[in-house]
Amino acid sequence: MKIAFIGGGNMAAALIAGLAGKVTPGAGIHVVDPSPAALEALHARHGVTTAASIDAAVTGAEVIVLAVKPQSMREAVAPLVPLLAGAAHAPLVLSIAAGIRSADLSRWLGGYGAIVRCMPNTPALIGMGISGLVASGGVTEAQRLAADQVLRAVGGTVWLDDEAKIDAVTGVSGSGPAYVFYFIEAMQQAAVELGLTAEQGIELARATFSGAAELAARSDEPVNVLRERVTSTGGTTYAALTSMEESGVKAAIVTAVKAAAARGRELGEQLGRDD
Ligand SMILES: NC(=O)C1=CN([C@@H]2O[C@H](COP(=O)(O)OP(=O)(O)OC[C@H]3O[C@@H](n4cnc5c(N)ncnc54)[C@H](OP(=O)(O)O)[C@@H]3O)[C@@H](O)[C@H]2O)C=CC1
Ligand SMILES: O=C(O)[C@@H]1CCC=N1
Repeated sequence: MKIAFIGGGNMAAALIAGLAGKVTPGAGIHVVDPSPAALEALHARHGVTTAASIDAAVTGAEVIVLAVKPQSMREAVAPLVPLLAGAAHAPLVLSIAAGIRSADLSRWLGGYGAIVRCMPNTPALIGMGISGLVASGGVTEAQRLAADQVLRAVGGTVWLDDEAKIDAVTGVSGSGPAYVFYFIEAMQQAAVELGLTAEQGIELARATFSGAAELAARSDEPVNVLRERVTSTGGTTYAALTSMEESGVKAAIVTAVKAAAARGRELGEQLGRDD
């Protein structure tokens, strides 16, 4: 499978790391980005071909991944319009941008219909991503399978029946790695304030997260049961969880995830409104 990326930044690099040599050889991936340094790094690491602007190699691909910032999308895809109109075959356009609605993207692409909207996350870099996907009406079964194959190379996939739900995926798992890193940072800070070194704190916090996450993934029991098993009444965990409840930590997390989802929806509305 030939895959082209428009945008070679953080998320494209994470996806390419999982795809190169797995779904396609590095040379089967073509990356377009204005930054020579970004292109050189991707070429050196994975053997991808590169270009500073959209060229025929892009529409020669079966899948075109749109991986620019939402605010850059409309301008970035404009050069694709004549190329898609004249393409010998219809490539799948796979957008990973937060917020951008398929209908707006289709309009910016001159009415192009083969669009899958997707929300991956950065653990894709180590093959442990999770992506939500939704297909537009013009997507064939083969294209849907191609999208699934691309995202499965870097983790799991969850297909949605309604595009409005992808903002929820953005709030939970697209932005989610940042919440986990934030929690790890807070645990490390507590460790240091309790007298451990920064190195000891990060080692303990990281291993606790990866161990607990793996236990939750492998266990047949629900996470609340796993949590209760750590928590003896009147014990140390009970003291911590009671403190969290009193501080409204769970409610704050729910509010924060909803804020991310709302920002995704707002971005889509703002950026789709301008024509
Ligand atoms: N980072 C994440 O965790 C996730 C991001 N996403 C989505 O992925 C998309 C990319 O995000 P991210 O990788 O973090 O952003 P980055 O800024 O790291 O990457 C975007 C890249 O696109 C380049 N670019 C800008 N304009 C063009 C253009 N016209 N043609 C080609 N390339 C261009 C930028 O170059 P320059 O910097 O020189 O402008 C930059 O290298 C966003 O839409 C985001 O919503 C989705 C899920 C998770
Ligand atoms: O913060 C952002 O806008 C992007 C989308 C999901 C994760 N990062």
